[in-house]
Amino acid sequence: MTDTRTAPRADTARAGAVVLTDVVKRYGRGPGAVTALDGVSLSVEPGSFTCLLGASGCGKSTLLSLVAGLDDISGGAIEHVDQPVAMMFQESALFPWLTVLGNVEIALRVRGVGRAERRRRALELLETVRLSGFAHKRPHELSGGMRQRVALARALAQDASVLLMDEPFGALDAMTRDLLHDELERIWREQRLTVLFVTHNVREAVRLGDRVVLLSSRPGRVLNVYDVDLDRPRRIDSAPVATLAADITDALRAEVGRHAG
Ligand SMILES: Nc1ncnc2c1ncn2[C@@H]1O[C@H](COP(=O)(O)OP(=O)(O)OP(=O)(O)O)[C@@H](O)[C@H]1O
Repeated sequence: MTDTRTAPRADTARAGAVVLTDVVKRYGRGPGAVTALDGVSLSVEPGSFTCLLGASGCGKSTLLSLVAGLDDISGGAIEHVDQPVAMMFQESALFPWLTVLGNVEIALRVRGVGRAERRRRALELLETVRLSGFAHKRPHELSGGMRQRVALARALAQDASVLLMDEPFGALDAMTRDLLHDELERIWREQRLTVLFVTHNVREAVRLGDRVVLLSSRPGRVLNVYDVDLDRPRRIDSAPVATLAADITDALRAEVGRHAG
């Protein structure tokens, strides 16, 4: 296995940029090997919001874990200008024995932030995700949407310029999801984050993304990139979002059908 990732450069103007060139990922060896990604090239601009869509099993989560450096690539290159990256998943994965505040503080503690500064910064982050009044609750006392807000605050505590999100709102009801779209969009803009967001929901991708990247069925390749040139903030149920989402859904259906047949 060759890992040709380039070391991060000290280039603050480009902080948050991620460039994938001909990325290949194979799991296992021999006849049982699975090629999850095959020649994925993608240039992610600093401060942009990119949504990744594709059929189940096309390699979306694999791509995020490679960008996060959680796994090695089998070929090609991934260049980060800035590290580390922060990740957020469908499950909030909060520590149940810690309070909301404690769950955010722990991310700061890992980074070596001192006690007083930890408290100040964690409270500030809870304000950012509009959970100031819940600092001393435990995760089981929160709704699913609130738990995802805590997970977002914890991800932001890592102070990374790149936020990788793997179906973060997939388990939430439509109304809660709508609210979190608004919050995420606000935080993305205020903090000038680069976001890579995996979803199965085409409308969600169009609601949020500057670009929607459609991956082919396994092995994943970039099938098409859609620029979402619609004014923000967008409503997920607006006609322009629905129209573009319908086009992308047609392309996705055609791709899934091509492989099913
Ligand atoms: N650790 C692993 N070992 C072996 N195969 C794996 C591993 N992780 C993923 N795969 C395979 O790689 C392919 C891509 O998986 P991945 O989870 O990245 O797809 P996905 O697009 O995120 O799927 P979904 O939309 O269903 O979440 C799948 O065929 C999966 O079975």
